[in-house]
Amino acid sequence: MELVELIKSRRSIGALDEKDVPDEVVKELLDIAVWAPNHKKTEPWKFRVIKGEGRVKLGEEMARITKEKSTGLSEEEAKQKIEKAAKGPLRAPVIIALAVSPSGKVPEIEEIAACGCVLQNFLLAATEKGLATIVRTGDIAHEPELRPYLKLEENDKIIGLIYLGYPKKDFEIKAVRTPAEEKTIWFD
Ligand SMILES: Cc1cc2nc3c(=O)[nH]c(=O)nc-3n(C[C@H](O)[C@H](O)[C@H](O)COP(=O)(O)O)c2cc1C
Repeated sequence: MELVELIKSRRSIGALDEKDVPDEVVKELLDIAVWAPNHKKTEPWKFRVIKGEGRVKLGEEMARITKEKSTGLSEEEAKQKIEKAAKGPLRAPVIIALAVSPSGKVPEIEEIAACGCVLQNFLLAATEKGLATIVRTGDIAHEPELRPYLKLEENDKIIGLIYLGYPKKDFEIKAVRTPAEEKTIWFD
């Protein structure tokens, strides 16, 4: 697919088939994603691939954290939130948690930007292969308690959870963007 068409046709697709994505494909996508610009070549990204039973365990951990944070909610509201958290990771055959691991060598915002480039590389490469993706965070991705479970360090931060799979059905999602001109000032 031509690059401009690829960029514009990538969509966040939540309805994913249960069919597994081969490990080799995931590895290939990650190896493409890392070809991202990064200041002082710090390569500040980390990946955690969660699949199979790993998704059930991640859901259990997310439910445990959600339960802890549910004080003040009614019993019914808390129950619903906890159940939703437990089921969340089952919405895709593979989830890739992308985290930034700040090196301290450059401002953190630059390393977050580099991880944004990695993210887009991954999404585009997946789209080109006919795979569907959606990045999800919600509140849970930013809970510090999730970091040790994913073997992340204290200073690491999750950029997003990439849900990866084959699209369940043909999709045509209408999308719009504000013309860049409306957000641009030129200095001649
Ligand atoms: C860092 C990040 C976090 C996101 N978190 C969520 C999320 O928690 N839930 C969700 O439905 N979509 C999430 N999205 C996807 C956006 O909703 C989606 O990109 C946006 O609606 C534009 O649609 P498009 O990706 O099809 O162009 C996230 C995207 C990014 C980049």
